[in-house]
Amino acid sequence: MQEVSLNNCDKAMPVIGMGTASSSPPAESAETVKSTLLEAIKAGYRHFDTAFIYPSEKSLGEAIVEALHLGIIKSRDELFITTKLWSTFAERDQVVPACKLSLRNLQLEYVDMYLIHMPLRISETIQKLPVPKEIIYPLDIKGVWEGMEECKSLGLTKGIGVSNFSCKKLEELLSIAKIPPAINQVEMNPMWQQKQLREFCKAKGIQITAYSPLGSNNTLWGDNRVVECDVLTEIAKSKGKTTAQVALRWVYEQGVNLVTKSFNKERMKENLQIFDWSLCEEESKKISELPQRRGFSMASLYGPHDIFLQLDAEM
Ligand SMILES: NC(=O)C1=CN([C@@H]2O[C@H](COP(=O)(O)OP(=O)(O)OC[C@H]3O[C@@H](n4cnc5c(N)ncnc54)[C@H](OP(=O)(O)O)[C@@H]3O)[C@@H](O)[C@H]2O)C=CC1
Ligand SMILES: O=C[C@H](O)[C@@H](O)[C@@H](O)[C@H](O)C(=O)O
Repeated sequence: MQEVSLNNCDKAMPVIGMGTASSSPPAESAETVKSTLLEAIKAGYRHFDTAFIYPSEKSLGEAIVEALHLGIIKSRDELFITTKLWSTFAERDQVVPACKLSLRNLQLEYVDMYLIHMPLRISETIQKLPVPKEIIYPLDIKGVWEGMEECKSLGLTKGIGVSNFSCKKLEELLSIAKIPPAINQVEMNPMWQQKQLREFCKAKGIQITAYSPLGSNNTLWGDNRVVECDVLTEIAKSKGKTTAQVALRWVYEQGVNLVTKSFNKERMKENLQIFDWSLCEEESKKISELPQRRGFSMASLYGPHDIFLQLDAEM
């Protein structure tokens, strides 16, 4: 598997990661998630993307234990594990304990990448959506990043980064960071190409990880606009590939790495087959001209409060 090197992490990151934020209704049981993730390791996935807020941290930990037990991998070090600081822990003194909590869930001594999940703080556990606006606060970027830097210096994580950060938020972070972020994980796919953010991150040496590279096909928060896009399907037919593969290949050709979720044995294999062929100039041009529409928006998921509208407008 191809890898990308990162600015604050000694370990290279495999270009394709298995996403684990499953919400295809009905939600899978913990046991199913564990056996599916074990299948993914068998299929060749070495990078896994989870988060404290996903129900998958524990199942991923169990799948790793089983993979070691079965000898599918010889050492935990063969895997690249990303998890994320949830917004209820986004305070200076809560970052290290939150990272330790995730490590306990994962049964690991360290993760490879720890990300700030979102640029905001939530003061209470979300009980229902929309979120009451009284529990949402701006992020104390300086304090929280110091906590992230401490996680790295304590060896709890090899690398640190962020997710859902706009150019503006990254500028703010870069102005105070002792260790600049390695990663900004954001939505990116042919229908939401993130040109400006990509240029900014490239100039600053920050690697973009694309989430929802298939537009979150068939999930509660996404739709089929990518996997049923006519332009992509036409290109796919002419190359004997699937529309999903064309979308993933396009993301990869932009110098971006990606996390995509499939809990289906055939599709998880299909999604890895994007390295021995390429898009020609004309195909890339057609894709670059696709009309743009984001899938994930904070305001539509959490509620139309000023802070979410502002964060959406910046992205
Ligand atoms: N940092 C953040 O805020 C966020 C991070 N993420 C991360 O990114 C990961 C990936 O994003 P996600 O939103 O899940 O969406 P993706 O774009 O990866 O799409 C996943 C959906 O597409 C389906 N699918 C997978 N492969 C194919 C294929 N070859 N053809 C057709 N359909 C396919 C899956 O179904 P099936 O399983 O049945 O194959 C699933 O329903 C998440 O799981 C999570 O780890 C996601 C959102 C936000
Ligand atoms: O309440 C929070 C939700 O889990 C949501 O914000 C995240 O799960 C996000 O969509 C992601 O996949 O990272």
